[in-house]
Amino acid sequence: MAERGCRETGTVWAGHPLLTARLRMRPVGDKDLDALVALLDDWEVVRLTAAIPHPFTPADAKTFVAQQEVRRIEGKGVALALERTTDNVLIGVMGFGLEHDGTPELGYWIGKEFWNQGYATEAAHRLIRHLFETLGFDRAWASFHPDNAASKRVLEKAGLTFHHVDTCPMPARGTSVVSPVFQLRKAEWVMARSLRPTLLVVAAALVDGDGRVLMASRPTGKSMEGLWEFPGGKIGEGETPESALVRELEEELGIDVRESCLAPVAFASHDYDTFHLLMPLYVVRVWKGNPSAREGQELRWVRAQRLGDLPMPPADIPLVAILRDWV
Ligand SMILES: Nc1nc2c([nH]c(=O)n2[C@@H]2O[C@H](COP(=O)(O)OP(=O)(O)OP(=O)(O)O)[C@@H](O)[C@H]2O)c(=O)[nH]1
Repeated sequence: MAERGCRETGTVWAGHPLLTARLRMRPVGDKDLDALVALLDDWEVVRLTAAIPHPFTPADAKTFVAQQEVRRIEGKGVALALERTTDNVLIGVMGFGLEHDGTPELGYWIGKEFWNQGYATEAAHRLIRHLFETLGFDRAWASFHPDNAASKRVLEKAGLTFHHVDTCPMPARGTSVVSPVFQLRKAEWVMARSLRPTLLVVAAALVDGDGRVLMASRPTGKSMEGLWEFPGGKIGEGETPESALVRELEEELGIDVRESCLAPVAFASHDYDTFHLLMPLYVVRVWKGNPSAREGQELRWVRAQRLGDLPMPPADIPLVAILRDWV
């Protein structure tokens, strides 16, 4: 394998959760036992998987979690719980293993009620970035049951392409199957990522006299619905960040803000799957009018110390610590 990223040899986990627009990805643990049984004791979910027993009992869940901990500590692989940020619900598991040939083989399943919502693709994008950028691998691959069209689609959307076919054992089904093997090389991934646009967005932390910050929920039907964000929006052509923010605050909240009342305090620079977000954040303490929700969003005044309790887009999380010091 070529050079590593910032990982110690033998480490498969960097220690902090991986965040996507809607998910938190962290190693499975004992707190997942009940949810694992609830999601996995389902023939439709497991029938095309290789190693998940059916029926799936609490004892199976305990064994699985214990085995995964050993694998992670031994540097052989990791199974990550996919936890939805808005409600901390477990929706599935995705991970990788190095057992086959020392390069990461991806594996995953999603609970049936969470199918067809793009979660697996979202998680796969993030895991692949982790493998290439943080752990320094230069190839990732996956095989899937030839009847598993959904799995194929996820891999394709994550950028993997057909490489060869292989006979894959399915120990839990007592058989083996000739399966397509898809792969992605780091160089291809870097090339595809270089084509994504950088999106310029501007946002405001409105701070009231009690040191509370105004947060807005992303409306139903939009990406990341239900997460709490700073009011603001995209910078239009010919606009400065300041003029765009004054316009957005008028449109979204019906308040009148002077450009001279915008104090730049921080910026977010975050990789989403389809664009890179660059978002300056301004603190605003003076405005005219009462902020009201004009675009179907919910508004909430939140103490700076409590901002971390709200589910937020991953780009916003580093801003919370900065704001705590500022407000
Ligand atoms: N306003 C705002 N946008 C944010 C924050 N954090 C964050 O990731 N974003 C992202 O930045 C983009 C903001 O663009 P926007 O508000 O104009 O667009 P939108 O997705 O609401 O929908 P639209 O394209 O239909 O207007 C969205 O992709 C949004 O998810 C934040 O704190 N405030």
